[in-house]
Amino acid sequence: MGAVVRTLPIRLEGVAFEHGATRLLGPLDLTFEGSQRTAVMGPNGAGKSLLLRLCHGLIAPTAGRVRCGVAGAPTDPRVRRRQAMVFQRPVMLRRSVKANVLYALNRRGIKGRDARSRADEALSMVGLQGLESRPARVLSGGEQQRLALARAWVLQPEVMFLDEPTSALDPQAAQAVESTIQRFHKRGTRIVLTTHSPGQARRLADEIVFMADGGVVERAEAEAFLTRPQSRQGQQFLAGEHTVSPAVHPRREDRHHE
Ligand SMILES: Nc1ncnc2c1ncn2[C@@H]1O[C@H](COP(=O)(O)OP(=O)(O)OP(=O)(O)O)[C@@H](O)[C@H]1O
Repeated sequence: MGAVVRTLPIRLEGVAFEHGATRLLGPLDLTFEGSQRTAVMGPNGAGKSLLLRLCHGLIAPTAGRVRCGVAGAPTDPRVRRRQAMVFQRPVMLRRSVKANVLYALNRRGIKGRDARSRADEALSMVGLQGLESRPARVLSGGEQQRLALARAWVLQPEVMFLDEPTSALDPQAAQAVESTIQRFHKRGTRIVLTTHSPGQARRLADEIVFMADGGVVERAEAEAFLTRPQSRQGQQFLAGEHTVSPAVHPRREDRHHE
């Protein structure tokens, strides 16, 4: 097997993503390193999810490249296994809560007593102890999201990408998910999440990457961005004015602003 491969730093070098003739993202240069928590913010269609999916190797850039650690591409299985990604609406296996976590471990070759104790630890990290034998699909939305987090964390990722992890949840369930993310961070997992909520960004992030129109417009310490955004787009976004990516939607608002 050799030494443990690191996935950090993750470097995007001249990365662009195009669909047909439309450039949806980039070209951009961006690095994720260290142990900071990053919130990627920006209006709908800004390219936040695309950015995460490129970093996680779920899609390939149409120009430029993503480099992870020293080993290379995010599609390299040694790199991939050091990362995890959790989506807004997780898909659960038609099995018990614990079996969902064990399945993730078994696929990595971790079985038996070791797997069971790791699964128990992960379930208690997310506050699902006591629900181990319940069918995963009958859990509430918030519990399912915490199970998805347990399944991801149990594999001890160096980096966790979270794409709008609480946007489908009520405030109480969202708070439980936020606490879980905080616990993962305290245990050493690098967090990169997308969110539309300034409050959530303030609670969960050290820095903000603010995107609009498929590019990074600002990158700043969280409090600085949330109180004093430097760009016009950042100011409009935080003021609740909707800017929509021109690559995707016609810019109707411009007529009113000019
Ligand atoms: N694989 C793809 N092929 C073609 N178009 C895509 C693909 N993935 C995303 N897009 C488009 O690229 C644009 C950016 O999408 P993305 O999901 O990254 O935005 P976002 O910033 O996450 O938005 P939201 O806040 O609404 O989730 C969207 O208009 C989307 O429809």
